[in-house]
Amino acid sequence: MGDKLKDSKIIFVVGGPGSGKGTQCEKVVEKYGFTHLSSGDLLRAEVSSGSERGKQLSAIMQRGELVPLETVLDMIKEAMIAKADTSKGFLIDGYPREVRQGEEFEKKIGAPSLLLYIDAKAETMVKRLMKRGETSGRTDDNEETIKKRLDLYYKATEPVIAYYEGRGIVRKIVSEGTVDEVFSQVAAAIDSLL
Ligand SMILES: Nc1nc2c(ncn2[C@@H]2O[C@H](COP(=O)(O)OP(=O)(O)OP(=O)(O)O)[C@@H](O)[C@H]2O)c(=O)[nH]1
Ligand SMILES: O=c1ccn([C@@H]2O[C@H](COP(=O)(O)OP(=O)(O)O)[C@@H](O)[C@H]2O)c(=O)[nH]1
Ligand SMILES: [Mg+2]
Repeated sequence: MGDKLKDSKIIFVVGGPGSGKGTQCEKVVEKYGFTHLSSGDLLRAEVSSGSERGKQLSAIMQRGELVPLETVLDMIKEAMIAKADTSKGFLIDGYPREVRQGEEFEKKIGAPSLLLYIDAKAETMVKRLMKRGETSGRTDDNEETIKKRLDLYYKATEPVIAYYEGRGIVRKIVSEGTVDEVFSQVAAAIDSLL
């Protein structure tokens, strides 16, 4: 079982809040049939379940802070194991958020073969999130929390990109145009891997 996970292709999808990670991952699923696991979505599912743990998570996420590393990693691993038999590969969206999360992931699960770095300007991300906030129902899509998520992204998550750049697996995606323009870059990066 553990070995099965080790043999599967793992792609980290890293970028700021609202950079378009979820949007691009959906398109990758459509074209390549990979399994999409969004750390944020897994956490939001736990919150919706109404569990005691979910209540604690909800408060942290509303503040735009990071939930404890082990919590997210356990959720991702559980979801990966459930799909390990049938999956052609895994898109791990919104993870790692900090270098230590990446290290722990590799210890417990396996090494990524590609990191898609979804890069958009801060101004673009804020604009998209404010727009998404009109309909998303996400309690963290508000001006104050968006600012905190952005700050934390630059402080904690950008170093993740430098860390994996040193290993030569980072492909930078310029996420400023239309969804299809961005996806053509994403597809080229994945094709180079297959
Ligand atoms: N113009 C344009 N809008 C986009 C693009 N990608 C995403 N958006 C919009 O930007 C918003 C945020 O996109 P998501 O895919 O939810 O972003 P994310 O990176 O998953 O964000 P988090 O879930 O907050 O981490 C959505 O409302 C999208 O419709 C793009 O390539 N071009
Ligand atoms: O590995 C993770 C992923 C998400 N989060 C929390 O979940 C929220 C939403 O994450 P998501 O990736 O959906 O959105 P983003 O903050 O990138 O816009 C974050 O602000 C964090 O509070 C976390 O703590 N650890
Ligand atoms: Mg997302």
